Amino acid sequence: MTRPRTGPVLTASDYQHLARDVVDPDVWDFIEGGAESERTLAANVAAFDRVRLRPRVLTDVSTVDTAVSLFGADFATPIGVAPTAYHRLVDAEGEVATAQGAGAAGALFVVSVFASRTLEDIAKASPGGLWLHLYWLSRRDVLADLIRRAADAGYQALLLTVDAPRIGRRWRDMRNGFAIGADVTAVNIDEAVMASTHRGGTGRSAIAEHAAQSFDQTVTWADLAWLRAQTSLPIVLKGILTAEDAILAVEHGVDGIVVSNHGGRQLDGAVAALDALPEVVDAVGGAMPVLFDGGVRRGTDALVALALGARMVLLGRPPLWALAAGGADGVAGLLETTTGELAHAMALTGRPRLADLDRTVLSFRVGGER
Ligand SMILES: Cc1cc2nc3c(=O)[nH]c(=O)nc-3n(C[C@H](O)[C@H](O)[C@H](O)COP(=O)(O)O)c2cc1C
Ligand SMILES: CC(C)CC(=O)C(=O)O
Repeated sequence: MTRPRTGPVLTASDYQHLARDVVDPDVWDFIEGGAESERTLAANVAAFDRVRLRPRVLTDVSTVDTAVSLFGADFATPIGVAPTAYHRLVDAEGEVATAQGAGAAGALFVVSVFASRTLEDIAKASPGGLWLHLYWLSRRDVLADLIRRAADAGYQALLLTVDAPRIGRRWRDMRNGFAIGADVTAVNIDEAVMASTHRGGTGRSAIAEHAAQSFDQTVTWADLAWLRAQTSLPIVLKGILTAEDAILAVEHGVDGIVVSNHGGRQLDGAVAALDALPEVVDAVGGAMPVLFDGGVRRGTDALVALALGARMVLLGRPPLWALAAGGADGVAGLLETTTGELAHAMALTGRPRLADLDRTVLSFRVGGER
């Protein structure tokens, strides 16, 4: 994609190029990189390039409505912010700025358990809806405390990431000996639990080593009962890619799932997220909302995922680009731009309401389905 060095910022790609100039090279690799050969990372984006749209004409598109509600909360847009760790790596205000930007755009912001601002400060700054993301740490006392704090601070749901019992082999980070700088910390978790994230070394990623020490790799579906007993908040599982696991999620009474391969950062060679979406939506059969992330860069990409049955789509890397390039205003600008692109695509496909989006808008086969 071409981009101007100066001039109006029109696309997510423009934010990406602006960010590249201001972000430290090791942090840039951490953000942009994927696991191993980065095949799944590339496949996520390429999957959207295979799809073409079937526009309908002569429908009244004078009003296009992108509003959506989820677990009783209203959002102006079905495009939200996925959980990503350590926003202070790219902006001094970190997640506080992201929350301000997402809230200004009426978008959901899922706050990472590895946020670099406190849950309470983020909530105070946020005019919009927040969820808290969790990894299953071995220290259940730490998890229980986070869950209680999230409920007290007004977070609306918990999102448990289930595709990372250990962290993917991210060659860029390993080659860089990547570690989190001493000035950025996961302030919501005990410093003693997080200390090793600051200790890099040749051929090693400090965050991967930290996860190997602190994540509970024994967790199974049966353990979800413990989580359920801690909270009355909705529980959403992120990282589902198969019909089999979607059915287990329904059977275990979770409230929603996110079809995701973690932006290609976990299992290299995993199916492109878009290709997994139809089988998961079909398996769930409307029993709970299905969300989506991975490779969404434009409004038309969001439209495709929504047409395949996603209730909401989340962006991972683009909000970090926007945060680095323009702080809270950048995040708001990115979300408003992408939502504007979605609304435009809804008008030009003759589907002015989200409920009008179904698989008839797609002309190419995705994941074996139309
Ligand atoms: C820098 C970075 C940090 C991330 N941190 C987390 C995290 O803490 N927890 C999590 O579940 N996913 C994390 N993710 C994955 C995102 O939530 C999301 O699944 C992915 O980025 C979506 O793909 P996209 O970047 O193509 O939009 C992270 C992704 C990036 C790029
Ligand atoms: C700190 C990391 C474990 C966060 C993450 O999930 C990621 O980088 O993909």
